[in-house]
Amino acid sequence: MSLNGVWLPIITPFKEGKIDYKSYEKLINHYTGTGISGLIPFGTTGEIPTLSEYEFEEMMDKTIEYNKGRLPIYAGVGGNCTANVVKRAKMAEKYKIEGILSVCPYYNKPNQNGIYSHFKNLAEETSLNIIIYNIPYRTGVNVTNDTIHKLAEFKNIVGLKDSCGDIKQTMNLLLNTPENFSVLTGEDLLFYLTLTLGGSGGIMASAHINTEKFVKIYKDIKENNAEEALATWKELYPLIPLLFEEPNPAPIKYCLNSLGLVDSPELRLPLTEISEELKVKIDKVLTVRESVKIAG
Ligand SMILES: O=C(O)C1=N[C@H](C(=O)O)C[C@H](O)C1
Repeated sequence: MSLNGVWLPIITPFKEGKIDYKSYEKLINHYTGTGISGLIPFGTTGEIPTLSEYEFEEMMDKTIEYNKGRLPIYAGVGGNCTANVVKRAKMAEKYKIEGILSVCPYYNKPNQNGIYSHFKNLAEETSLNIIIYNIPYRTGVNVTNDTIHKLAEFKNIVGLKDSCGDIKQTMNLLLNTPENFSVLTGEDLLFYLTLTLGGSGGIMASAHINTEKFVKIYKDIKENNAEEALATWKELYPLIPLLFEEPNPAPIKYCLNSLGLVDSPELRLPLTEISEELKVKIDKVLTVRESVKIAG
C-alpha cells in the first residue's frame, strides 16, 4: 500500500486526568468519514511522552476496536534507546497495524552513523513498515538526505515524515526521492508546496480542523488542478500558524473542544491549556461552518 494523502496524527483526549475514550471513539468515527488516508496515534500530537506503557497498550486496543478496520494505522513508536524502540515495535506487531512512525533519536544526539544504525536495527528487527520522522527542532539532530537514501534501501522503511526545517533539504529530497519511498510533510505550512513538488502528502496536526479541505487540496493537486487547490489552501492558511503559536496540541485541543468534538481541552503536564490571547485569535478564525457541520 503506497503511503500518500492526508494522515491524521490523532490527539489523545483527556478528562479528569484519564484518557477520555468516549471522545476518542467520537473522534475516530468523525475523521473516518473525511477522506483521510489513515490514523497515526501516539505522535507528538498524541502526547506520547506522557502516556504510560499500560495506557499505550490500552489505547492501541481501543484504536483497533473503534477503527473497525476502516483506516490503515501507523503507531508512533520512537525513542532514543534503540533496544527499547525495538521492544515496543515488536509489541506493536500483535495489533496488525500497517506500521510505525519512528522519530529520530533525541537528546543523546547520535551522528549520522548512529542514526543509520538505529533505523537499520529497527528495520531488521520488525516486520512493520517504518516511517522515519525527522524533526531537528525537537530532537536536536538532523537526518541528512544521504542517510535517508541509505535507509530507503530497507524494504520496510517506506517513507519520511519531513519536518527538517530546511527548505533546500526538503526540495532536494522531493526532487530526488528514493524509489518506492514516500515523502510526507510534517511541517503543516509546507503541505501545498510539498504536493506541488511531487510529495506524497502530509502527516499534519492541523488537519484535525477543516479536514475535508486538506483532502480536497491533495486530490486537486493530484488531478492537476493546482489553481483550485491554491484557492482552498488560502482558506486554510490563516488558522495553521495559530495552531503552533503555543505547544502542539494545546491549540488543537482548544479548537476541538470549541467544536464539540471532545469533552475537554485537557492536556498533561508539562503541556498546559492555551492563553486567553491565543483563544481570542483562534475564535476569530475558526469557521462557524466547521462547527455547524461537526455539531450536526
Ligand atoms: O504529532 C505529529 O505527528 C506532528 N507533530 C508536529 C509537531 O508537533 O512538531 C506537527 C505535525 O503537524 C504533526
